[in-house]
Amino acid sequence: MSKAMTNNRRARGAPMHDARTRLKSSASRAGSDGLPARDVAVSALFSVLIEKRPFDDVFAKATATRALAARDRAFARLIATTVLRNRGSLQAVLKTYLEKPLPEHLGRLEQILLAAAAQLLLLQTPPHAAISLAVDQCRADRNGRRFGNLVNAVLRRLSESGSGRLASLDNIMLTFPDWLLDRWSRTYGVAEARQIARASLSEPPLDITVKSDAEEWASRLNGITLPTGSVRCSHVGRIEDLEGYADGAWWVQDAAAALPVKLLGDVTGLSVLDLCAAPGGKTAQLAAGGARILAVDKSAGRLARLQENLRRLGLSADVSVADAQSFTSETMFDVVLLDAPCTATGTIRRHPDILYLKRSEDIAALAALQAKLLRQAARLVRPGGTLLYCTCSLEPEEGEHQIAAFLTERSDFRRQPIQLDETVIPLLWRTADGDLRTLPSYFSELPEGIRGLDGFYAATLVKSDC
Ligand SMILES: C[S@@+](CC[C@H](N)C(=O)[O-])C[C@H]1O[C@@H](n2cnc3c(N)ncnc32)[C@H](O)[C@@H]1O
Repeated sequence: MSKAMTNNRRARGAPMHDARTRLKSSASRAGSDGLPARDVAVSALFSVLIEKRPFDDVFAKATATRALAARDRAFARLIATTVLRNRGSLQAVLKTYLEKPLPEHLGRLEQILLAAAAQLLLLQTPPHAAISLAVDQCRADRNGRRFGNLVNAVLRRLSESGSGRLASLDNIMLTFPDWLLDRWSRTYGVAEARQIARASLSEPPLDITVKSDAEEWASRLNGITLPTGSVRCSHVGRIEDLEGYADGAWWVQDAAAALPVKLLGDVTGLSVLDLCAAPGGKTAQLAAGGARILAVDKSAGRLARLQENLRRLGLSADVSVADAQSFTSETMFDVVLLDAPCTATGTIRRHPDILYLKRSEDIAALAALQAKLLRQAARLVRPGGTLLYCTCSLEPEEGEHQIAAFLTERSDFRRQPIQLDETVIPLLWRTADGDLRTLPSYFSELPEGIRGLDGFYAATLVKSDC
């Protein structure tokens, strides 16, 4: 652990789990005031698990239609993400209390049971609140109405003896899709694959990138400074309420996501084309570093968010809504950053819905798109300029293999191995070729609750001068 980490933790002394504990207990009340949060959690779960829609989208829609207090919104999110991270074992425990399987196509009934089981067995919600509200939800549901008594009986028994049954189960094996565990076992070895999966199922801390003075912000936000320069806190609640947010002193960005831009070193005065830029974490890093940026994304909505973010931060970039596959420009750029669309299997900690939404077939389709985007990006790098490629996928087809194939095809590019000091990017985080490869199982030496980082791959390629 770095000196900075130790100092901040010792200086502040406060347990980093306090906020989460307060959230759990505050949202544990019975009575109808606890119902809207549970309803939002259940409908978000239904949308992800049954309709296969992305969690962030459905959760934003579900909360926009109800006037939920910030605390209730946070509790709804906690219930839903806890289910997504433990669905296999929660299902298995529930099954042991059901004499026969529930009939299929019962609308939200299974999600109501899963959400209640998560509250009872993992979130320490008092049984009377979790059970009575689940029964209310069931009775209010057209398909679930006739199962109210069954739900009541199952949840009562589960609250008495479910913890032991849950503890005896292998949540990784039950919750992770086989295809993904098998892939990771082949790529990283069986033991590392399990560590990655374990880390991917735990709730991540809040990582932020500060414009300046990381130590000072770590101290103010009761966090730590990581050796990579990011500040890490275990905050739960509205990010917008944290000191420095409104003033634009920092932005939310996983510690691993902040690394690719750091590989570029000093970017002062450089012209940078940021393809696939939204929501703009890396654009903000480049702008804060003094680069002149053109940020391109095919999603107008996401680009509007990027602009909002930059405005808050007092940073600027030109923007263009365009498909990067066909984007052209009259001028070439000192740096082209391609943060390509990918399966995002390195970010399951932050997006547990990936477990249910991604399929193995997606990898080949995305790898083909990435290859096209890389070719287009390469055209826009000036002679002697730099192409920075990255993805938040753990799959080599979207990282190492992609760059190996590109370099075989393009003799006018050469790899620039990581130049940063080992104290910032340890040797373990580098491939044999000198590219960046982080795994969610890294930073395991940190205290529980603030371990891990997203899985990222990044390579820096330099175009020849002539
Ligand atoms: C991994 S995210 C980028 C994250 C961003 N670089 C950051 O640091 O905040 C991928 C982005 O690529 C965009 N995208 C996907 N396909 C694209 C394409 N063909 N052309 C341009 N943008 C694309 C998506 O809209 C999404 O915003």
